[in-house]
Amino acid sequence: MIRFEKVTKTYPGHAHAALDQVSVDVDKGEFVFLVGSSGSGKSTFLRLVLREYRPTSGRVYVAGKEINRLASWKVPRLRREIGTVFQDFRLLGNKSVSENVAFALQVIGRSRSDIDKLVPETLELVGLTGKGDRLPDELSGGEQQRVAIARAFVNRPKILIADEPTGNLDPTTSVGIMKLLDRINRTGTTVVMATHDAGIVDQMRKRVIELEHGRVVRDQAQGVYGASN
Ligand SMILES: Nc1ncnc2c1ncn2[C@@H]1O[C@H](COP(=O)(O)OP(=O)(O)OP(=O)(O)O)[C@@H](O)[C@H]1O
Repeated sequence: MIRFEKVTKTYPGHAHAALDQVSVDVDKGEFVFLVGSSGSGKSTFLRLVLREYRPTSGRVYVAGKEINRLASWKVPRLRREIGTVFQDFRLLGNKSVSENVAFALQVIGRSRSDIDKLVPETLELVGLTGKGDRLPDELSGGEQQRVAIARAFVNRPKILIADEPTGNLDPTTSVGIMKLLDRINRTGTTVVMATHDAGIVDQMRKRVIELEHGRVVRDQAQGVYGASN
């Protein structure tokens, strides 16, 4: 589903590569944690999957296509296959919960009847039934992240990318969010999550890819956050 072949990304004006000869294969339906200290290259990895950047060298394949060569007009179609969730939720503050989720479908031209069906279905999936009319700032942080996940998943993307999704949440709330991501993963969606949350990684026992100075230093099935073994 995601394949990196000797991918190097050097930002302009930087001497060191943010990613250095990274080769990784993520299969359909996998759940992968991307770990590593600040600046190790996790966000750069995720942004290359989204084609926010092109690699300096090497190849990135997403859903069978080499995306470096993708024409710019095809990038929005690629991004429809990928849901994204961030630490800071990124909800539209003047829109209700339902409108935030519906908006993701409106911008890609889905019909009113699809929207009327999918939005309540997805709000139920994330445990927000009955909260559709609230505004984001009337919700807790955990609930806001559930809205963000609903918005990311409402179009049933092949891949869900999560960059520190529990970074602003307390441990108990984080566990709830991880259960939700796990449930989404079980529907067949590939999940790649960058995190510093050792407790979560140790608890979930999923594949762990560790980056250090832009290099993969560990790729472990059912891994833990810290030391390799
Ligand atoms: N847009 C950018 N322009 C220039 N340099 C960047 C840019 N984004 C990241 N970098 C640099 O690339 C390196 C990797 O950064 P990246 O954000 O990928 O790391 P990270 O592992 O996601 O860090 P964190 O855990 O703090 O989010 C760092 O040295 C960073 O300063």
